[in-house]
Amino acid sequence: MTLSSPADPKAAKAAGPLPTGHVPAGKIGVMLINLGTPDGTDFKPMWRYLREFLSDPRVIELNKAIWYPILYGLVLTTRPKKSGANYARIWNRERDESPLRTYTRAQSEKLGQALGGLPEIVVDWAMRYGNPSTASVAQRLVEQGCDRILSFPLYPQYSATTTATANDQLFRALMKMRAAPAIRSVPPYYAEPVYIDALARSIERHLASLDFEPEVVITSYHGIPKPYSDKGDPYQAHCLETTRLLREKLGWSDEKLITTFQSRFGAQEWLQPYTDKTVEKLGHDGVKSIAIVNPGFSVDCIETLDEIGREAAETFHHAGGEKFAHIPCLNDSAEGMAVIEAMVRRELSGWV
Ligand SMILES: C=CC1=C(C)c2cc3[nH]c(cc4nc(cc5[nH]c(cc1n2)c(C)c5CCC(=O)O)C(CCC(=O)O)=C4C)c(C)c3C=C
Ligand SMILES: [Fe+2]
Ligand SMILES: [Fe+2]
Repeated sequence: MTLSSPADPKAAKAAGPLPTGHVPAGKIGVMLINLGTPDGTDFKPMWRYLREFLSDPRVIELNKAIWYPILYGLVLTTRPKKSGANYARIWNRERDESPLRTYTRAQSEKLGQALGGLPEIVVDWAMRYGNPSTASVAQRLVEQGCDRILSFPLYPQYSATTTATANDQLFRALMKMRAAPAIRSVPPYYAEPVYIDALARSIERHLASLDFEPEVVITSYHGIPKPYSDKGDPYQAHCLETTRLLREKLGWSDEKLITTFQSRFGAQEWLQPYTDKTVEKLGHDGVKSIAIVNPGFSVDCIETLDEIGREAAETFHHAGGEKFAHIPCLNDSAEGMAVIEAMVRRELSGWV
């Protein structure tokens, strides 16, 4: 076999014109990624959703040989019915979907409008678990000509159980692509002034609409198992910093704005203090009025609307409390969209 050198003019002529190296500029996808949600409240869709969620080794760190018999034999035989009944209470019947999906879509649509002046940008939204799947949305963006994707896991505070697994799933989708896009990921924004300002304004606006001034306001974050935190997940520190900055911004005392962790799952210890126990204790201690805000949830969902809006309210009233308010998440409000838009514009710099 003979190798023809580029210096050989005869061989170069026979090979035809060389490629020019010109590659048309691609589009840029912005992908909002939220946790995920079931497609329906019946047993089957609840089972599918919970199976995908609770099979994620970033979420349940137990050895599969130990966890799977518990998951399939116990959790997936009982929890779909119980959780399905909770989802049914908050279901968006007009669209036949969960609020988490409705709000995430609304955020994506509003972000698309806000970035409308940048023709190379395509905004879309996906779920880590369930639909629209991360893989299908990544594929759709690539098919629309995106050779760069900005991944935006919608969690202000980082946790391996949420932020990291959202990015894992995006890269898993890329593993199946020959021409995979470049990826950037929006970092956690737990201390960003735009986020703290948005929370403070939203809280002030909602408190002004109440007929009472709460004695205590609770910032309640989704918990994680304590061992995850002990092993280095910075989530707890991020939550505490958000509340500290919020307290500073609102000019409130340590006693007025407190931090708790909700939504325990399973038998092991989770981050403390627990929201339900704290709400009960406040009632027993004679506190008559409280408000709860969920800064760690970018949109209202089962954990805020049902666990806080219904369950925590009941717990407080049973413990002797009188006035209870649940402050909505930022959702697709003007304040909430200002946060998302600011983060996206900043992280796109250099690409646009
Ligand atoms: C070990 C289990 C779980 C960990 C760890 C966990 C972390 C975690 N989750 C969120 C945000 C959300 N979780 C939601 C629902 C939900 N979470 C778990 C379990 C763990 N979460 C379950 C089993 C469920 C399903 C509901 C139920 O059966 O009780 C939701 C709401 C989804 C919706 O459709 O409304 C959100 C949002 C965070 C931020 C987090 C760690 C920081
Ligand atoms: Fe959760
Ligand atoms: Fe819950």
